[in-house]
Amino acid sequence: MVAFTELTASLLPLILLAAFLYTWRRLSASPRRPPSPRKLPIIGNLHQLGEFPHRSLHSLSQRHGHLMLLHFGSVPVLIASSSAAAAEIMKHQDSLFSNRPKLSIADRLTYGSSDVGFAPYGDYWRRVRSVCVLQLLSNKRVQSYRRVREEETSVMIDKIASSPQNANLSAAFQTMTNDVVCRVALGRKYGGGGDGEGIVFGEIVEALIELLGTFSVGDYVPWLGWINRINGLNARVANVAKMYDEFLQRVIQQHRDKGEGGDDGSAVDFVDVLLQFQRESEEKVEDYTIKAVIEDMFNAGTHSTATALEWTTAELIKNPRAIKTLQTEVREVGKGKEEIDEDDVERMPYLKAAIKEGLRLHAPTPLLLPREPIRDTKVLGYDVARGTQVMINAWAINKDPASWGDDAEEFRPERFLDSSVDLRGQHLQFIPFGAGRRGCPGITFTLAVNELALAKLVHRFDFGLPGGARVEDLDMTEASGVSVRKKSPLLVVATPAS
Ligand code: HEM
Repeated sequence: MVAFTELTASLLPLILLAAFLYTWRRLSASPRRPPSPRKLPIIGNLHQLGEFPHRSLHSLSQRHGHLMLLHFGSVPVLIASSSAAAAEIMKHQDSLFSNRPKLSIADRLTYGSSDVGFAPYGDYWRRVRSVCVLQLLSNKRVQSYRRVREEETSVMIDKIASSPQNANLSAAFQTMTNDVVCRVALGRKYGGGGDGEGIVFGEIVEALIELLGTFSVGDYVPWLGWINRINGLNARVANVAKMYDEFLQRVIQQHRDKGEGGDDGSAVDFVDVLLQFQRESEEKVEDYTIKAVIEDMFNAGTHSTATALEWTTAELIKNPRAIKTLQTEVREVGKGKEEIDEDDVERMPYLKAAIKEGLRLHAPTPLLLPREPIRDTKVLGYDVARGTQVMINAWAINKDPASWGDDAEEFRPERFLDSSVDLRGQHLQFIPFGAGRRGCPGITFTLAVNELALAKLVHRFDFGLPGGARVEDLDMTEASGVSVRKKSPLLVVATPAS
């Protein structure tokens, strides 16, 4: 017995050393995760997102840091809220973070993520994105639609002029961007007139966009996935996907029937370009690829373009000094002309600065599109596991006083006049279109539409608010959704400029 006690006593230091080494190795090997707000069982941090996730996440980041790890249900989600964190993800480790998480609704609406926006990072995405960048949205192609933009912006101006006392600019911008994208993508307008197809198509696009912004509980708490069957969400998704598919298949067939685009004197549209790509590609291109890519043009291109124009115009109306400066510039360039054209726009630096400033304060997609690392990595010293969803709070970054100064919240286009900061993803303090490999390929397209539309608007009209309301009281409340619009439509009194 004595011998046993002595043996234990002599081994004790060794046992303690082994226990210490084991604990130390475990601790030093355990990953160093970014700070996390406290989470609840099952839902994690979902309850903290609120109606405006970009705002709630910004508040949380002020307490927990510019890189946080949250949990949406069981899914870890990394939130980046500074330009340094964004640079690490979208610049220094861009290829590693270029995957998109699979989101069930988007997946079903885009033919199993066969579009550009939701396709997983890899060869398929590279192919479709390069068609998009080189064939559909290149400078040259965007230039080729100059007439469409000039005509549709004129139609918009005439419509506003026809009911100047209570003009709904939000609706006018939405119709104009829809009509431009329809003509450019499908070859004609589907705006609700005539054959009834327009009404159907407009409704399908609205429903698609709404569903893409709908939260699917099964993506984050898999065992609750059945809820989507009970609440009818799955059925709605299937129905909209079917309607879109049938509509676009008809459009494709009509294009095939008329032969190669341009042969009958009509302009070449995106469906023509994609059908040509299908004919000439060495690898087989299915019809669903064409339909998915065209769908992106509507999902990604119409609402966001109209929303950007809506916020910029609202900010201008709210800031009499800024709109006066803009009107002076535009009216000087357009002196003696009936209408502004795209050559004139090139001589309007304040106009371009105002559009940037609108996008800075009101990024239409404030949290960009989510990304996912393809393997475990480190970000700013923290461990981030493969499969973590990554959200970049562009809204917070675009108005961070550390980059933009104490007046970061103010609408002041002048800040861009002598600045080299651009919006094409080179400057990570200003990322309304994202950055890196997955950055938005539609920037040139959007700017061409919005610059011309805004120039024509302020050339032609002076603006006031209905009922004599003061412009400084203009309601700037946001609506909830992935693409953040103004909650109330922008209603104005548009007086013809004297
Ligand atoms: C003001 C207008 C627009 C805004 C604010 C906007 C914003 C964005 C953002 C934030 C992303 C995600 C970027 C990222 O993950 O880093 C994106 C992606 C995309 N956008 Fe835009 N966009 C606009 C207009 C357009 C237009 C007009 C088109 C096409 C006609 C378009 C097509 C796309 C596509 C295809 C993607 C997916 C890119 C990829 O995943 O590889 N966008 N856009």
